[in-house]
Amino acid sequence: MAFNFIKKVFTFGPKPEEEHAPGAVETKALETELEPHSREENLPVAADLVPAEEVDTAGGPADDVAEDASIEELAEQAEAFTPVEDDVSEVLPPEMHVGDVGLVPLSLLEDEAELDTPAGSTLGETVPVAPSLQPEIGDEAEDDSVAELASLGETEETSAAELTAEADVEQQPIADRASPTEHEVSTPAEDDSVSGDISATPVLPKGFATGPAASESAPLVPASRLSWFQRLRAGLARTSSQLTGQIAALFTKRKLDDDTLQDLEDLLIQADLGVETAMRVTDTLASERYGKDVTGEDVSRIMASEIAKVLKPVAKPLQLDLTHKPHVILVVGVNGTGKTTTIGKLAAKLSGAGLKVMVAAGDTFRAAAIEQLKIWADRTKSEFIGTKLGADAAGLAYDAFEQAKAKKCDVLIIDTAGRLQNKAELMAELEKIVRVLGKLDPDAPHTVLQTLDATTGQNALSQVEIFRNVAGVNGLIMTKLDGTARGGILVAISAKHKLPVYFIGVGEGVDDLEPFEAEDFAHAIAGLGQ
Ligand SMILES: Nc1nc2c(ncn2[C@@H]2O[C@H](COP(=O)(O)OP(=O)(O)OP(=O)(O)O)[C@@H](O)[C@H]2O)c(=O)[nH]1
Repeated sequence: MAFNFIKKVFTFGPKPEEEHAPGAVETKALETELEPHSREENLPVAADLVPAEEVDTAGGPADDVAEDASIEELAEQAEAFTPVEDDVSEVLPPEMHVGDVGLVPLSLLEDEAELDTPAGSTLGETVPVAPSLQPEIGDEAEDDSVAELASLGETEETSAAELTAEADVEQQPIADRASPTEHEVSTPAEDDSVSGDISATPVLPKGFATGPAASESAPLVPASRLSWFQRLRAGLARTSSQLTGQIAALFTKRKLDDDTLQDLEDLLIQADLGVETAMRVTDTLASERYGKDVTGEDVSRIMASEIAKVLKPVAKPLQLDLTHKPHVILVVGVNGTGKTTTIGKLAAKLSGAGLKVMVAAGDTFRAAAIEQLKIWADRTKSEFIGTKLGADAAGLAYDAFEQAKAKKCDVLIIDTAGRLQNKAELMAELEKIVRVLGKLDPDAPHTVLQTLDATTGQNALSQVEIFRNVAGVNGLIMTKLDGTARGGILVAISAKHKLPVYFIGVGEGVDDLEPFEAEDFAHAIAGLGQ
């Protein structure tokens, strides 16, 4: 069925060593690592969940949407998606058709769809462990200076409940750590046609192998590809129109001289593209057109070409090493950057392609995040593991890994609490999650994905720096590229950090996550056609 799609966006096989997390795993005894894993309270039922306050990721298109959306809103959002249906085209995002992936002829894909149809699959039974939860709320809130937060371009509103929960967890004796049976675990109905045991080799659809070879040659279907490109262009319209408008104004009736080159460089830097890329553009322009008349379109073409050169090395598929079983993906990032939503979108792609996926609600600081992930798990037919609000996230990660192993999941995706990079304790907890996973498999987490919110502009640069050091981030997903004027930041991040960019998010729906394509992005940002 949709394994063709997965081959486009994920690759299989061992990951190159240089992308592994640098030195994040230590060798302390596990027992001393795991914090108490439970609080006195039990897991909440949906109605009891009281969303904690969230950080405002100022200026983003999602600002209009309450981050702690009600359960009904979340259900509606997820309801719009049905991941595995009788037709392979319904597995793929609507704007993509089976031929889009450029792997095999359509006829083969239709055969795959027939083979892999999981007719009649239903949601799995939930084994709730948790009647209700009312977290203790302490009186003391942590004081962060406004200046400190402003310097990060973020507004922090950490709730007293979060801080108290964090303190409570640190106090708990190890004996109190929740056992796996105290977690909420839900399992989708068995459906071997979707996620059979692929312990030896992945169950690939007809016509596919795990090698890299077959994926490059088959023709694309222009109509569907255009459809995605048009969406990308629409998403980046604010960024590109601002940029091209200013460039056009700069080059009206002017020959290319030192002054215009300097003005152009300034303009490109202000557009978040970064100094390095700005200089590449002006150098190339100068070498080709110095002293001559130059139009805005000339500049746009050179700009697109130089941006593509910067982006091509980082536009990589997410490499899954399914021999790990599970391949563990830890998702990290600042509050509201789209971690939970992105996990839902990834789970949809993976389970839709026939892999067995478990998602773990490691964001134990926000009740709505747990419920949000549970909804995504149900809709994407993924296994789910969650724990109590305020419980130790490292303990949950450990148990999730063991359960994913026991259930022979191919991929385990672990959500984490949004944390600001200046929150020492929260960052330490993230380090601990990485350490604890490393006890079970020295290579785990195999992928550490950081989500970045495009609307935060330059602040995203420092976010990568810090999370890379703390959690060994080895891949990026940029979200909220729809409607932002700051899409250029992805170019600056790529030039500076050179980390793989696997996907980009251009909306809140399940279809709004696409593999990152350097040429497309470069053309869209420069306001050019494909
Ligand atoms: N416009 C737009 N909104 C997005 C995108 N990705 C996520 N969002 C929205 O951004 C908001 C925050 O997303 P979450 O997935 O809850 O972010 P998070 O990082 O898990 O947040 P915390 O749990 O607070 O750390 C939600 O309203 C999402 O629907 C995107 O690509 N485009």
